[in-house]
Amino acid sequence: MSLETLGWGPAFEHAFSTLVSQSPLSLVPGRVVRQHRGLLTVQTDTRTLLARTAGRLLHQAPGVESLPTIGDWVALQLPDGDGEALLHAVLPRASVLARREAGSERDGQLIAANLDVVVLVAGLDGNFNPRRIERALALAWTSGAAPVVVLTKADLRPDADSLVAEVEELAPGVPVLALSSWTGEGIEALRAQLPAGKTGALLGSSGVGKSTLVNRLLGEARLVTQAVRAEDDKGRHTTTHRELFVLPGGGLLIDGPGMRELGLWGEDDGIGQTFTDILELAAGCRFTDCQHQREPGCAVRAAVSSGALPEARLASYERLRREQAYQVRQRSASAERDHRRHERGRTLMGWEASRSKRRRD
Ligand SMILES: Nc1nc2c(ncn2[C@@H]2O[C@H](COP(=O)(O)OP(=O)(O)OP(=O)(O)O)[C@@H](O)[C@H]2O)c(=O)[nH]1
Ligand SMILES: [Zn+2]
Repeated sequence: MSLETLGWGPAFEHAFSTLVSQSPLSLVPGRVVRQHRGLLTVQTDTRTLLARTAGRLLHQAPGVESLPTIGDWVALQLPDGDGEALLHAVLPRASVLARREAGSERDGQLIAANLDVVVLVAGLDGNFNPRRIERALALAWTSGAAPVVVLTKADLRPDADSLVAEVEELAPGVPVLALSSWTGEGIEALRAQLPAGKTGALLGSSGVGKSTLVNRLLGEARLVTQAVRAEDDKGRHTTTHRELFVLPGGGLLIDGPGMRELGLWGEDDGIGQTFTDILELAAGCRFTDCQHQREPGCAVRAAVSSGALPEARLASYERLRREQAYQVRQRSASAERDHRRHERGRTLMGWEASRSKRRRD
């Protein structure tokens, strides 16, 4: 499989050749195409192989965000025979999708790297939750990739079109598609969002139909993956690993376990990109620092009063902004603590060094 088929391009080529020119090792490029717990599978232009992260990379990584994840382009040292490859470096990412780790205030969890598209998947069978879609959109925009919203199981809802219109209101400028993996309706429209060499990742709760959708997009290939999955998941239907698929048509798509919690993580203004309507309104407020509470001449409040802006959407915007501000404060406080600990360590080591020097004298 050529690297271009996997989404390789000039920016990665450049980063890789710089790396190789500075390394005494003999390295080859590859993409992480499967992640199961700590195990990574990497695809190079000629081989698919298991890879272990080099100790140096593990120890020098300032945080989890520097470690390899699915979709990453990496530099590998190939094994002599069949064994594992050694993963020495992660090439700079074009984008990275991450969330706050469930149950943590400051730690992040990487979901996938080097995405062009984040496919937000919601099922039309369950309770339709606009606030959840707004949150997922903010997370997706923060990644640097462009979101697409997919509403699955359209065969269950004769009114799917009106729900599409409702989501379009929430997601200005974002493509919204209703589809059914059972009837095939809308499948080609989604495939068109993933042209050859472009990478997408599915993001949605467990049971919304992500794996069924991948199988439908794979078409003929699906029997093979089902056989693999059955063995892999030991009969369970829940996806436990992440995997990158090459679709007929050449698009690349990452499927992974469903996620209930989508805590914001990162500092980019994904919220601003999600609520462009509110930012546009805010430009008309009398005060540039208007908090849209009780200030006179507040254009945002005026839009709520006139019914042009749903109150719940404004509340959702404010909640997400507070959450992000809080999380950014938590992260910088903990970075500060790490820094102080590091400085203390240095002083101690310096003291030890001067003492042993004295002793030697
Ligand atoms: N009616 C209908 N049911 C669907 C459709 N797509 C998937 N389903 C059903 O929804 C259920 C969940 O589908 P999965 O594909 O396993 O869901 P998932 O999102 O991959 O779930 P996790 O692997 O747990 O994250 C299964 O029973 C599917 O048969 C659809 O288009 N229409
Ligand atoms: Zn205002």
